[in-house]
Amino acid sequence: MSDLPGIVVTGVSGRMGQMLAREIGASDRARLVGAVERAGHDWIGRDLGACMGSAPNGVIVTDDPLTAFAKAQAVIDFTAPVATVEFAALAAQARAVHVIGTTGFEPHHLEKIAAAARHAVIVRAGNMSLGVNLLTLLTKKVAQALDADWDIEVIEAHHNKKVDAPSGTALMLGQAAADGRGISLEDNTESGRDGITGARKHGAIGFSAIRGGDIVGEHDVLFAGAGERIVLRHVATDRAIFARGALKAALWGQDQKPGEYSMLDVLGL
Ligand SMILES: NC(=O)C1=CN([C@@H]2O[C@H](COP(=O)(O)OP(=O)(O)OC[C@H]3O[C@@H](n4cnc5c(N)ncnc54)[C@H](OP(=O)(O)O)[C@@H]3O)[C@@H](O)[C@H]2O)C=CC1
Ligand SMILES: O=C(O)C1=N[C@H](C(=O)O)C[C@H](O)C1
Repeated sequence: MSDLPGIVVTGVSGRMGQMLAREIGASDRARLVGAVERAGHDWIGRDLGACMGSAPNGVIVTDDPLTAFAKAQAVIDFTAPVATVEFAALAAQARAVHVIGTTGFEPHHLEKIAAAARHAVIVRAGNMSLGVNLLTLLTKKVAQALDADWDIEVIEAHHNKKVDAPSGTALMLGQAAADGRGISLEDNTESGRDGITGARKHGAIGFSAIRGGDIVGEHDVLFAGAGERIVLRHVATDRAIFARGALKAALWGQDQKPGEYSMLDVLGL
């Protein structure tokens, strides 16, 4: 019996779920011990490797998250807000580290996640990549250096299956810009322009979303001044960057006290 940390992946048939299962399966630092899908999914009761079109790996897909979590040290969850809130309570009950990559939360979801984090380690980030987390620090620094005459706009592009906007990453970048400028993001957001919008509000942080094709994820932070512009950009070309970050977070979380952490904590940035 290996003493490597055992990890369960939720939403395992999804784009990120399958990427995570492959990343953990190939890792020499963790074991894939469970795979969860929703009740009624046609993968339930079948071997995960076979479902993904690879060699059988002995992991049987289940619709019983608590039983799966109870046998694991960590749960990696890239699903949807309603599911993630439920998984947060169950992972806390099982005392498993919960790594949350899901985006699109509303305040009432975040309250429930914070409640679960009183009992267990939760790492949550709208983007698990090293590059984007570094970009948040650069964004904060540039916003700190410029006054409100520089318009800040976060422009994001994603594939045509994405259901939430602005993206979790765009919100992280917007928050970093607001922190740098010393203002509240909530009170200074401008998004969804259409029709006769009136002039741009002075000092606002704007969000623009593009959806199309198979774009993995692209984010620009535009600082537009009079006569010049600065653009900070991150381009993701492979979802493996998110899976690697999530696995790192699951391992890092093993040594932490209960609480809610970010990827900046994991990466020591
Ligand atoms: N933080 C990060 O670095 C990243 C975050 N993401 C985020 O991860 C999430 C998933 O993205 P992606 O993999 O592309 O999406 P997919 O739609 O491909 O996968 C989502 C998976 O979650 C399952 N799921 C959805 N709702 C529920 C539910 N209520 N109960 C149980 N299972 C559920 C889906 O099952 P079913 O098909 O049956 O609905 C599916 O298997 C999104 O929020 C996305 O923004 C994505 C990439 C990176
Ligand atoms: O849904 C996606 O695909 C992605 N979601 C995350 C987000 O909302 O920012 C991260 C990444 O951009 C891919």
